[in-house]
Amino acid sequence: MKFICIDCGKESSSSEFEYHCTCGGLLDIVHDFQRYDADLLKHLFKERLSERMTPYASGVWRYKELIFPELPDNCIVTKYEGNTGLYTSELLQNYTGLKQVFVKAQSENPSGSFKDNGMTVAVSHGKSLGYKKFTCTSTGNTSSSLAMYASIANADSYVFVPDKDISLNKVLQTVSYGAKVFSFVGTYDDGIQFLEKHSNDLGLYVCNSINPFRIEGQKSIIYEIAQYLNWELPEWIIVPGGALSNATALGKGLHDLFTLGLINKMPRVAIVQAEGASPFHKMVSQEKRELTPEPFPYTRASALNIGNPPSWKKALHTLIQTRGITISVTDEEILDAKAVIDRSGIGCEPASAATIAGIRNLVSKQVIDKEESVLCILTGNILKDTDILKYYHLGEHTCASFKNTIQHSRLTLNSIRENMIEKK
Ligand SMILES: Cc1ncc(COP(=O)(O)O)c(C=O)c1O
Ligand SMILES: N[C@@H](CCOP(=O)(O)O)C(=O)O
Repeated sequence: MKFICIDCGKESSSSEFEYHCTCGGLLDIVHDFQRYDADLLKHLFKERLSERMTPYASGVWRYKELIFPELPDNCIVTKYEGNTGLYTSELLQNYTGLKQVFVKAQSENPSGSFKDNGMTVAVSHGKSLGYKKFTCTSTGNTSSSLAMYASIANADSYVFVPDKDISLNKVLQTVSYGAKVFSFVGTYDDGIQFLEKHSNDLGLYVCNSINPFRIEGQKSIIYEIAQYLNWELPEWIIVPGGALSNATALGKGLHDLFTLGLINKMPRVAIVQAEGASPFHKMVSQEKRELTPEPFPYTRASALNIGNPPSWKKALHTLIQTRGITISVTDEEILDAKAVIDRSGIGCEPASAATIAGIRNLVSKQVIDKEESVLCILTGNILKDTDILKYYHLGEHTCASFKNTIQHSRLTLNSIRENMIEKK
């Protein structure tokens, strides 16, 4: 394994923990895949599907050879993450106008979000270097995931969360797993700058997605999808975009699968941002090659409340190699799409629903053809943000096509039953 700076191209193979080059650019991990044969890999990954209670039972570590081959197995900190469901839904087909739409529910991960795929690798790497203190700044999912893995590793976690516009459930989940949580004035973007400056002095191992080991782990999401679909991917893969780690890992994973000969066609990727926090979409749609940060991002999909996504250059690479596109959607579109996903029985938090909202929009503009096959990655669990559920189902939200209301009454159970019989 070696590290390559995405800005100046400098290579290193340092065993110390680095995520920045001396020039300031982010690092990318590059493996030597020359020694692998596609059929042997397919066989190995299939065999491991029957593993139980070994690290290879994890939907991430099943692909260890493509993620972190050098790591000794006794350093792996796992909760058998991944292995999440892949679904289809008639309701979502009708809502998007597509003939075939798949949903990969990373919301079923142990801490309830796709972050677990990357966090198991970052914390395992930190452990292998002897770190006992881990950190991140977070809108709540990264921190929940970190706190969970740090506790499993018998280590401490120190987490910095913005003091507003984030979901209380996620912060409570983080605290419950045992993290020390610091609430600060500012956004995720301010938190990242703080950690870039001070984590070394504080002896903290940074678990945000500027850490390239997070990206390596998150590649497993597309490996797992490809394996499940017998190494033939749909024509489009759709992800929500915040810090852009998911889009980065998706592009990298697709590149791995293609260069190894595990797939023979690259799908196209669409990255969907929330309108109030869409600096990447603005840059791409204006055909610029430099991102202008948004100092005051705001969206009700709080996981996407990011104005200066650290991985934007890596995500741009994903777009280039997949003939990818970007789009932004309003909070109303996100919440309505979320209601349909919830009603379909799958469920997700708002940020994830940006995907279905984006697909509906792209199909109506005929960018995606109704006949094309599309898969979206649902990133977080329905219970991650119950404030939004209250707002949507009990509040004054008006544009809901799938609004469910709770029937409030002062009736006894028996009279409710009689009413139901009358209406039958
Ligand atoms: C549930 C959820 N969805 C989507 C995102 C956005 O992913 P990314 O930051 O990798 O773009 C995040 C956080 O980043 C998240 O927590
Ligand atoms: N929504 C994220 C923010 C991005 O975090 P990172 O892990 O990609 O740095 C969160 O859950 O904190």
